[in-house]
Amino acid sequence: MQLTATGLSKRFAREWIFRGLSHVFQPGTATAILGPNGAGKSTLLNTLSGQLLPSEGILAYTHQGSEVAVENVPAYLAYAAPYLELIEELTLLEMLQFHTRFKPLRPGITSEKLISLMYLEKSQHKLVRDFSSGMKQRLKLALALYAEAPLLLLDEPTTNLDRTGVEWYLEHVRATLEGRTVLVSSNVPEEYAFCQEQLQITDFGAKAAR
Ligand SMILES: Nc1ncnc2c1ncn2[C@@H]1O[C@H](COP(=O)(O)OP(=O)(O)OP(=O)(O)O)[C@@H](O)[C@H]1O
Repeated sequence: MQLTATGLSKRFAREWIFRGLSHVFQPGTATAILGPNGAGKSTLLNTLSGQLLPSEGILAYTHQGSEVAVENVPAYLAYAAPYLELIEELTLLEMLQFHTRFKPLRPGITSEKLISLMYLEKSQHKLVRDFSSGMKQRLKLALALYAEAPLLLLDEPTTNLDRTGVEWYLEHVRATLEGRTVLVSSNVPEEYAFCQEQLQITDFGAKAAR
């Protein structure tokens, strides 16, 4: 999916978070969205994915040559972020079976296969509520990485991951990048090292939190 931002700007009340951002996000390209805490990286991701309305500017989406209306973007989108909730009342297997009904996995990946890719076979009947924070993060990432979705947004992807988890993320993000438009919001160089492009949000008027 191609995203074309023209003069994109966002403000909350009287505070401009970013202003005049023009950029083309190309299919097959991973872009790191960089900037200090509070600069507006998550706000930009949520704006680019159509979940927040821009205050100014235009966003256009095309997929395989056809325009996509902003209200249809969720069908093309996979998103992992610390602030997105999992369904904690279900076991891992139940959660995957439910989630994949509306967000299918890529061909050849079943719920059982995903569990083995996450190395969580022993926890398949455990309630997600009882997962450690690192296990929950691995689950969020796996659901996004292995979703059949051409637009992949990763907000601070290695949050809560230990060394093994970071290596796992790096292996699986590289395995699932091809052909996708990928945006990674980050402060950690290792988690966006594979990105071909970088976008500093402070170049568009953003400021760090004080
Ligand atoms: N819904 C909202 N209403 C008002 N202000 C908001 C809202 N969401 C975010 N902000 C403000 O926008 C600014 C940017 O926040 P954002 O979460 O996008 O930054 P960030 O770069 O992702 O930060 P971090 O690296 O700490 O995750 C902050 O000042 C934040 O308080």
